[in-house]
Amino acid sequence: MKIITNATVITVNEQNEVIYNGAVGFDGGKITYVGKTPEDLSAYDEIIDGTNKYLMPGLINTHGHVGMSLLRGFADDLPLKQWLEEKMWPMEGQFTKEHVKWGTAISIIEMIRTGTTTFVDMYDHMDTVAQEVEASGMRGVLCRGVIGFCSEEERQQKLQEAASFASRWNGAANGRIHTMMSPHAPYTCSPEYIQQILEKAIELNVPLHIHMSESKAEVEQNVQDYGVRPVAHLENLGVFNHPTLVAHAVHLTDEEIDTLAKYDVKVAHNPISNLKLASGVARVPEMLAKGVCVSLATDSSASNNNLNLFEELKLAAILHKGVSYDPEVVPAEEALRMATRYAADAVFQKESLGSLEVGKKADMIMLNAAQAHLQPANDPISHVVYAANGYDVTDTIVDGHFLMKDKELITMDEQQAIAEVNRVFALLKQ
Ligand SMILES: CSC[C@H]1O[C@@H](n2cnc3c(O)ncnc32)[C@H](O)[C@@H]1O
Ligand SMILES: [Zn+2]
Repeated sequence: MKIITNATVITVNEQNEVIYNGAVGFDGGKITYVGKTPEDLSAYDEIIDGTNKYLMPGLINTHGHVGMSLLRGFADDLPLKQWLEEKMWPMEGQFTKEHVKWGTAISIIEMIRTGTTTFVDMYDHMDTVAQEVEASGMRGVLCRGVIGFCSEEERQQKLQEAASFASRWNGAANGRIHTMMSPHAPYTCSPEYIQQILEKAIELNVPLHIHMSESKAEVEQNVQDYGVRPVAHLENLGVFNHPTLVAHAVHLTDEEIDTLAKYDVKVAHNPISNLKLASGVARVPEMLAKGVCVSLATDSSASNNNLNLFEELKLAAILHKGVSYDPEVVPAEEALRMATRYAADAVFQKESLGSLEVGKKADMIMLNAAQAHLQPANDPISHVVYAANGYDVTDTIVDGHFLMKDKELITMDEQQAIAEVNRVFALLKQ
């Protein structure tokens, strides 16, 4: 049994408790104690001093494409459609397993360093991504993203590959890997194809993950092609009768927000990617007010351009204030829940992730609170959301195992990943 003592514990439990001189005990990957630092520590065989540290749940990044870190800085300052069609897809078409391996490795290193303990990933070469998750000790919710712009034979092959991946890896790595099925978007998959993917998801009992209503142009195209906007389109196809996580959900009407609430559709909000691709600003306060589960995500390093979820945390808390002229929307505690508790719900693991509570998984991070930019030490949640940054994280723990201890990576070789990612990037034709 291990225990972290003398820390400021930000539990993100239902009461939003912060425990000063607090401690968290854990054993076999699960939290066994949360409270004040006990006088008697004799039951514990490892005592970790958390003096001058914030101890909080690891962040959960609910949408991204980790292999795309290989394309960081490759194509900036373009709108979504042009960025995808002219820049991303031609490069991704050349990707081998090796490209995805090293793109994934640098992404995982960045996430461990900046306090993310679970990430959602939709991509190709997913066996490679899953192997990196397994080896690194991270937690992943993974899916083979499927685009239908190809022959019928290839479409069926991709569907089989996605289903095979979802069934082989679900529950792997001591339960650290969960899987989903993923039609990329309503504009890249026909209605028939989306339904076939949905049927597989139902058969395999895994959730569905899809990009939806990201740009105005996408919504207009959907109306032209199918006579309805993407939300009604997916509702009509029966998608929302199944557990679903949608990425973006930027362009929504009031009625569409009601629909998402009615079906308990989970939303991954990607504020930086949406701003950078000039897609717009999601109606987060309205969604939260109607009870939609809104979580936080980075999307990929090709549109963000990093995977530091602390940036989303601060932006989610301030962006919607500015847009609505209302400083009371998305308060700091709510933004923190979007990156933890609500995100656990968004990946259908709210019973085991998202807060520091007895019985939940020991996925947690520590931040160095003894720094000038986090003084005076008056409001830990405010400081984490508005003043801290991802590189204040000193320790990252997943399933009770340290992936970073006192800033030192335990499971990943950063220098090797830096060398290899540059080597394989140079093999691509631009
Ligand atoms: C089929 S694998 C995933 C696929 O998604 C593409 N992608 C990356 N970011 C976005 C985004 O913001 N909207 C839509 N699609 C995106 C990526 O390039 C892969 O091809
Ligand atoms: Zn995406």
